[in-house]
Amino acid sequence: MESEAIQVELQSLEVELKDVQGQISALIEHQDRLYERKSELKTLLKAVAASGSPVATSGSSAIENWSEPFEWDSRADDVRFNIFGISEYRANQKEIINAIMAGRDVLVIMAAGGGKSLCYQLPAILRGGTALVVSPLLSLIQDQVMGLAALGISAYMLTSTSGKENEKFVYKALEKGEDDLKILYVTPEKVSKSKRFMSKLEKCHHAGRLSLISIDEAHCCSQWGHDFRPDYKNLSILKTQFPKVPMVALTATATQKVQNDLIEMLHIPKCAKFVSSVNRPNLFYSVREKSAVGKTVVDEIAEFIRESYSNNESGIVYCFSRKECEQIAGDLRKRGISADYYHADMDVNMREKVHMQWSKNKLQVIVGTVAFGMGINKPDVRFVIHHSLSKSMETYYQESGRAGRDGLPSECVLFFRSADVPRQSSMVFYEYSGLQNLYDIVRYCQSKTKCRRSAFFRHFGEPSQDCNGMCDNCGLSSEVKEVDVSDLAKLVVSMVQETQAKDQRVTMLQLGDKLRTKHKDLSAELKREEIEYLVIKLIVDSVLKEEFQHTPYSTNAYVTMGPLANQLLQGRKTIKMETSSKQTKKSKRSISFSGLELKLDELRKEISAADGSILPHTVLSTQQIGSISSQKPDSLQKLESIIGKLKTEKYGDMILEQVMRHDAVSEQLVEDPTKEETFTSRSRKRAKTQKNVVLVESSEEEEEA
Ligand SMILES: Nc1ncnc2c1ncn2[C@@H]1O[C@H](COP(=O)(O)OP(=O)(O)OP(=O)(O)O)[C@@H](O)[C@H]1O
Ligand SMILES: [Mg+2]
Repeated sequence: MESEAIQVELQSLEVELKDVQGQISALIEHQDRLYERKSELKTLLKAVAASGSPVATSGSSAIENWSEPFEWDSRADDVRFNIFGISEYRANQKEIINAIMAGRDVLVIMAAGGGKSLCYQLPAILRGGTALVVSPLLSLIQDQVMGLAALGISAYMLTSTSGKENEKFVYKALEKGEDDLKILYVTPEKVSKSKRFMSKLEKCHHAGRLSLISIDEAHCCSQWGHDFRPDYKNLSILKTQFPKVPMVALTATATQKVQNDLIEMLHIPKCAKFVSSVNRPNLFYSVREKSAVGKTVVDEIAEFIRESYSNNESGIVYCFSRKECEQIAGDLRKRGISADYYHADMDVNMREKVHMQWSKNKLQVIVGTVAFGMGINKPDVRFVIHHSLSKSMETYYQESGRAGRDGLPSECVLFFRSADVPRQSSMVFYEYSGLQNLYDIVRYCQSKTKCRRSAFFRHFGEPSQDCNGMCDNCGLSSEVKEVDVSDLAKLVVSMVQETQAKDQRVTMLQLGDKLRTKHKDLSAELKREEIEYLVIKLIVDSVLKEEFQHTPYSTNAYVTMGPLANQLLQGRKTIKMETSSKQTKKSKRSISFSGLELKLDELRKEISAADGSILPHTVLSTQQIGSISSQKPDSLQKLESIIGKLKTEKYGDMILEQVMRHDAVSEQLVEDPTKEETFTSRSRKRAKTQKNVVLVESSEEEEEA
């Protein structure tokens, strides 16, 4: 054989080998995903077999029944209703409280707003002594202490900002047990860094007065979680030092891996485990096409808020960068919306001020980066808008989940544009599974048919549940067609191949331009966004691949040949894209106050403003406003049966006055009766009239979960 012929065969072998290697790596990736899913399904199967129900499983011992009657039941009911003003337990709350009361260690996985705080606060009140609560953020701690103080519960905190007097009081209470200290909140640093604190806690324990230890936002312990805090790692000392004190670890989300990690790190191998569904039935999820023109996007956001939330209902707009936050907050203000920004570059006092104004309903919208996160305790956030996509399904679940923590209907809207993908990918590519996680949420955004909810179930390894029309793909009608775009995809991939052959690099933006210049006939038919949409789809499907290069100022994302590129070029792979031929129907899903509800909303804001330290939702929750408005109590006794003793004693006269005054006005007005309907009855009515769309109130729904 001549050397030239050998060279030719060698070269063609090289090409073929590369192709095979590409396929192997795509298959290995696929295999990894299958293994991961397999292990999730096995866990799921065990859970189902153990309990007969996929959710609300009680972990280590299947025989335990935490729903049966216990001696503390009536005391617990009394505190629940008369102090917390909560009329019914939500799913798992009673069982968790019982397990803690029985002295067990407990792991609680319960969706955001599910009501985890009550699970440890109530036993803290019932059990003698002091409960220690570890929580990661100052703002969360402040909110909780303020809320408990408003209920007359003796709660204190020890943080880097607490003054000497406060510290003296707490240490004395821990040591001597003379003063009343029911719940003590600390940051994890106190446990890991303050020897003085630990020695006082030891004394409290020695005297038999450490009633329970609660680790809130426990996912911060795990490196696999989304919010790892190094100081949380040292919390293992608590169980070693106080082995007999019940420990309860709580978090809104934890994959199986994170759950195992938590149990190991906190030393609670025999804990009773309560896992509730990740489903948030009251949230309506949707994805909207994001215009390439920034002004149009802000116009749409402003219109959405004005149309659906004209009564100053609270919302959050998440943005990618700090600069964008400031810009968009300003643009929204120009459009008459009360908005301000929040990001990590701001002075702490400014940030706190903005947060406080929003918490007190004096500011409608916070435009924030992800820095506006875990500390948000506001239960009545009615909408969360993502101006650009999050970096993973998990972070999107967390961020969007800040809506509707009070269980009432709320909306989560994500504005998606392909050009946002490289912006995100050049930030996350160095993270563990960063790109895979990003591509998962891109698939979520690109799909025009799959239930949005099902993506969450899949991500958290939970069996699917009915969406009840509570996402755009399930609830809104639009005709979706699947189109074979393999030929166009081949053109795109060939172009990438040519560029690579010349040892050049191409970004997604340049690729679109090149294609439109080279194939003029196409540019008339195809918009730049459509080509970008296809390029992103090809990346997500492993036909193309992103590669990154650092410059002194930024990291650039380039598009290169992916593992399945040759399969496509050789016609062994087809690419299909979903196109919706009809614009999705607009549907109004907002809830807003009217009549008496508005008056009661004003009243709670007035009380909050007069007090200075109580937040409006602590005075009356939105649900309580709904109940009072529909039942219109005419005596303190009746009011007490709705909101409990404590709130009736504190605010009963003012509330009744509003109810009476409103009644008098309504009698004089011969009005359209629909004007008198309440928030709750409106929600129900909509559920009937809107095809496929069922709006649910959390307490009822969660009982079913
Ligand atoms: N059984 C209940 N009925 C009605 N409202 C409840 C009930 N339990 C809790 N809530 C209310 O639900 C809201 C959310 O509760 P909580 O702050 O405890 O949620 P969480 O599970 O800790 O959420 P997150 O993960 O976001 O911290 C609060 O306003 C709380 O008062
Ligand atoms: Mg919480």
